[in-house]
Amino acid sequence: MWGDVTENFTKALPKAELHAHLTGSISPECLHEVWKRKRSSPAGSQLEDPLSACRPEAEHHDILSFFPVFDKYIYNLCNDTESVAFATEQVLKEFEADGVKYLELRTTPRESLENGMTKEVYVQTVLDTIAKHGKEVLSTYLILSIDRRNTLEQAMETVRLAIKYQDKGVVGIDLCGNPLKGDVTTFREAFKLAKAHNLRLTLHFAEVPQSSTEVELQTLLSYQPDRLGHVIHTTPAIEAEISSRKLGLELCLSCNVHAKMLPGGKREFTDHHFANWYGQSNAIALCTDDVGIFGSPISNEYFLAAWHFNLSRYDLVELCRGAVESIFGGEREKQRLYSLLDEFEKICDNAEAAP
Ligand SMILES: CNc1ncnc2c1ncn2[C@@H]1O[C@H](COP(=O)(O)O)[C@@H](O)[C@H]1O
Repeated sequence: MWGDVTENFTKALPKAELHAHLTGSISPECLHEVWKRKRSSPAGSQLEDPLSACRPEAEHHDILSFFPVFDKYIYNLCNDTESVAFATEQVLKEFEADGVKYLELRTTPRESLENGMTKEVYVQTVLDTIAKHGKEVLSTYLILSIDRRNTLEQAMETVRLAIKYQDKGVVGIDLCGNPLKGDVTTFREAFKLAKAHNLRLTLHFAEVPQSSTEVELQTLLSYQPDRLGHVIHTTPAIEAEISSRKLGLELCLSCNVHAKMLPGGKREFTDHHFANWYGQSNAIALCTDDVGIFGSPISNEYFLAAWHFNLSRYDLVELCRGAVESIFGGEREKQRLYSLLDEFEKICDNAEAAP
């Protein structure tokens, strides 16, 4: 009844983005601007132009080449409050221009002491930039990430920062980072503290076979997460547990396909496990993960889902409604998003006004 899914339609769709790493969401063009400003300094002159360093022409990054882009490159470029604020503002503008109405941005607190940036100053800078951007069109909250390489003390520091800045828009804690590193049992106390302070929990889950042992996945589930990211290398027993708990799922089509994360080296979008979860009772949020690296904005993720899994305009609106169930931002934000989706649906009913 509503016609074909077009890119205009998926852009206009009022979307919630729930799994976007701040540093991974910075576009190469924005990094290029930061690089141009810094080129004259001795440190800046050592760095390659981000237009070639971050999005290699020939191939997408895979899960092995991916993490060093942050450690060896972007963190050395965006290493002071000025560049963090500038990049954050650009990221917010780009999500807003892509029709995102609700954003949970996540980031790992980091320091650059030679530039006067402590982890707390980093978090304050991101939060101030979010506050300055305003909430009229795009409502943004922050999730603080614990890196799998962290010690318990570092993880506790992140949780303490999250607690301290809860009233400024920090809504949760994430566990992320190279899935080949670290031991997830390290963080039990940190997650317990977060939960005790009503912070919500989202965990990167079953990203690669090595991080998907029964023991690791059961350990992660024992932390009582509210949502899980990626959820690729699971077993029927784990899936049954995820279903019975109705955990929200953050699924990242382009990231998983381009970074070659699907089981057995499968490379087609139609092989993505979105197909298995779609239509079940878990809330699914399509997410970009790192739009700056994988180059696929969230409107394109919805377009790809429609294209590869044969979803109609109506199905996409329903998918967006489903994602709202699992947001961390509270009841008022949920109602705001449901109203936006209702209004959008009415516009779609009027064939001449429809996007
Ligand atoms: C396959 N996708 C992924 N899996 C696991 N961790 C990921 C990720 N994509 C990004 N990160 C994590 O987010 C950091 C960058 O953003 P922030 O500096 O925190 O804003 C990366 O260093 C990595 O730890």
